Amino acid sequence: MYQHIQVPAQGQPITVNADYSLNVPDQVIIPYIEGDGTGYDITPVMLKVVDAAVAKAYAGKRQIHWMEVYAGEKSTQVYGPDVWLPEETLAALRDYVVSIKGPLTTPVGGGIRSLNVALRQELDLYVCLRPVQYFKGVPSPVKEPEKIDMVIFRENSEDIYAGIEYEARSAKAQKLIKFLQDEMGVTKIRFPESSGIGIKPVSQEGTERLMRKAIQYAIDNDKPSVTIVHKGNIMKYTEGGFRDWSYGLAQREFGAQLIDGGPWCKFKNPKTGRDIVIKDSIADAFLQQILLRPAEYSVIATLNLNGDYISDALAAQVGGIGIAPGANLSDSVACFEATHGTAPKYAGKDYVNPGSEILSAEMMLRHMGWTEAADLIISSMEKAIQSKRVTYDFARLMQGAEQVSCSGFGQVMIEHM
Ligand SMILES: NC(=O)C1=CN([C@@H]2O[C@H](COP(=O)(O)OP(=O)(O)OC[C@H]3O[C@@H](n4cnc5c(N)ncnc54)[C@H](OP(=O)(O)O)[C@@H]3O)[C@@H](O)[C@H]2O)C=CC1
Ligand SMILES: O=C(O)CCC(=O)C(=O)O
Ligand SMILES: [Mg+2]
Repeated sequence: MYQHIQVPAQGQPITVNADYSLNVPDQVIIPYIEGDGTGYDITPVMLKVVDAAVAKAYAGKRQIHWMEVYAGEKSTQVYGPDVWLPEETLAALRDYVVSIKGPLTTPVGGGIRSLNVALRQELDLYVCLRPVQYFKGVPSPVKEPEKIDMVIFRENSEDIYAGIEYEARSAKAQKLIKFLQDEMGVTKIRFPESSGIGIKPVSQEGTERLMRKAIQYAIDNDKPSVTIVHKGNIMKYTEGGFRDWSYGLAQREFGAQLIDGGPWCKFKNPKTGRDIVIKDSIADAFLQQILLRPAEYSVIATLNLNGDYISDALAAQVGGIGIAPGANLSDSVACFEATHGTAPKYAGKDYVNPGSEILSAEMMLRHMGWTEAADLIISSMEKAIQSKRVTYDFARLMQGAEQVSCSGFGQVMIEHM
């Protein structure tokens, strides 16, 4: 039924129930995208480590049958020069419900728009979930990295990532600028002749569905607070709207009551009886607070661009984007991926840390309910780091470490299972 995707001879897809719970067969088919650049290095290592963890945890009773699907440069080799994100890739990711991908390259300036963003938008994967936690023994630039335990809920479908943007001096940019000047009374475009121009849509619906997930996560995982991070002092009706709609949802749907007249508010976690505080922070101040007082922040709900910046910054505080995992989620479909990109200078050198994609797979296994295999990945990652046989990014900051390759680190993890 597919043109180029080979469906494995064994295994079945995951299916979704009406309440969005998953039916995960023991012999399951999971699609994966290898990715560009260092995706070529890290994805095969991730597959090997996951297979080893599943084999160890379930002794053959459960198994993943991997199905390669294509995007990025590899897609242009398989489907033809201009096919970067084939329809059948999107169909497979949708039909098989749970998938994992390596990073995909986006050129700066001209050229194709981001395939990563396109994939999130096409499948309406509106939550970008990026947990940031410290692994003992990981070299960190901050004094007390163990105080960092945050989970970022980044809105993944709106904001300037919508790609409504026109090149300076193009007919469309000129037309839009003229409309703004003539019809909207705009006088503050400083250099109209040479301005590129972009539009930032942020909606109440988009904000509320993201905030609902963030609050539910805090309830399910007994977290003390959800912080709304925004730049609403400057962008009043987009980022400010995000803040106000988020507070409104917390009050309307979760019964949060104002603290000292607001805007902070709180409600009792229905599962534990403990308070969950809903608060907000302006993005620039937030970036210094996470360095100085990280223990005060737990679940973070934020817009697309802020979330992009914050997730790399926080990852650095716990040892770098070499071990920063993530997930893109809709109500039913999930596509897991690392926080980092294709690091082109290291591509094909068997050099970089495969940890982010392996930990993204760990999130995937947990999402599937395969917790024993997920736990094995966490414990073997901890033991591998503590054995100090690590990739270059950790080795350059650790005393007495032995530097191993990307595939070598995967092997060290497997030895520790
Ligand atoms: N979801 C996705 O697919 C993403 C794709 N991208 C795309 O990736 C391309 C490259 O982006 P760029 O800005 O260079 O960002 P990258 O995240 O690819 O790399 C930036 C730096 O992060 C470090 N790094 C990245 N990956 C690893 C790893 N696996 N192990 C250890 N360290 C790592 C390296 O640091 P050092 O130099 O110190 O060794 C690297 O130079 C762009 O086209 C961008 O659009 C970017 C982010 C996400
Ligand atoms: O799509 C890209 O190329 C970059 C995406 C990115 O930086 C991210 O998702 O964190
Ligand atoms: Mg990013």
